[in-house]
Amino acid sequence: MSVYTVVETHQLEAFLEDYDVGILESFEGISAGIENTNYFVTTNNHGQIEQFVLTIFEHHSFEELPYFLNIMAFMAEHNIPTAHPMPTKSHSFLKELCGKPAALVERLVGSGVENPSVAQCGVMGGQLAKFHIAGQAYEQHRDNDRDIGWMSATFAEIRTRLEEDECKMIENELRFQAGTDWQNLPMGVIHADLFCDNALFVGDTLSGIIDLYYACNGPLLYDLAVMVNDWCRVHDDDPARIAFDQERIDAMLSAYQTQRSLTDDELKAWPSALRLAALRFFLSRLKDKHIPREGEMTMIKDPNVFKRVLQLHQ
Ligand SMILES: Nc1ncnc2c1ncn2[C@@H]1O[C@H](COP(=O)(O)OP(=O)(O)OP(=O)(O)O)[C@@H](O)[C@H]1O
Ligand SMILES: N[C@@H](CCO)C(=O)O
Repeated sequence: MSVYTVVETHQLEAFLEDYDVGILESFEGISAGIENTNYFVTTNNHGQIEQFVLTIFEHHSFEELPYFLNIMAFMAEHNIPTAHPMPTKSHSFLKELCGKPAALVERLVGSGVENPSVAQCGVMGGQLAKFHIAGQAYEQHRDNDRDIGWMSATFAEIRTRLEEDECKMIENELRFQAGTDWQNLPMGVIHADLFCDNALFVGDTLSGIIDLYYACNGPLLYDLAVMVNDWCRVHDDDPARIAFDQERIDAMLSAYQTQRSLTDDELKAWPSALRLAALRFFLSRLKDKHIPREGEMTMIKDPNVFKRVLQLHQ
């Protein structure tokens, strides 16, 4: 569980005064998520109960956050289901709370998915393609800070703490990835972290995509691979039992391609994209495990899941 920054009632009341959202009724820390501190916030706006999510950013600076918050607003305004950030009375999506950057966004209904259905994979494939198409008109640019350079640097940072087989796998994969020419594949705004817990569903209806705080410019194919690696595998506490479900993969890829066809170069790069996406999350989970961050409640995700996913793709 992750609440890194504890907010007192009087601090939140003062924070909310700068928004047109009424008076604080209640708030509670959200246990899911590992990057930021999140609270559900309920207000009373002239007799109407309104619900929001407050995010206190633990790693991002004030300067880099407008990119993400503007994308959320942009996508919501382009019919991509995302939580629109709330503007302050001075028209900013960003404010300071407890000395850190913070934002208030609309609370969507539904919950994250644990065992995705074939239908949900189809919905996500179609929505990701729409996200990619809409993103072509988004003018701001951000490099991917979890790219292959970050992967090599992270491996160098943690390698002395890893098992020998883990080191060998990662070394092999970094060597393999050096042979893929990512720059010539279709690029654009990517979500870069569209896991099952970053989409809220009610049944098979998507209410929204959340957590756009890794969004950046990158190869569109990589984004699709990130999704396939999480949505189309059998979720099991025992990593040894993880396997891919071809029916879900087919549903996701064909729904994606009803909106945007993959190019021949993308089809050739697909195995590489699946491996790169697995390596990225294997490394971030290993880093969180070996160099954990301080927090009142913290939740570490199992790196062995992505070790297994990478093994399956290799
Ligand atoms: N707009 C929203 N509406 C409803 N619930 C939300 C919304 N944003 C976040 N949540 C809830 O908060 C939880 C944590 O949010 P999120 O996934 O963004 O966490 P994080 O720590 O910022 O990121 P990460 O998932 O990368 O660790 C989600 O699983 C979801 O339950
Ligand atoms: N989605 C990531 C965590 C946030 O980046 C994971 O499951 O490892």
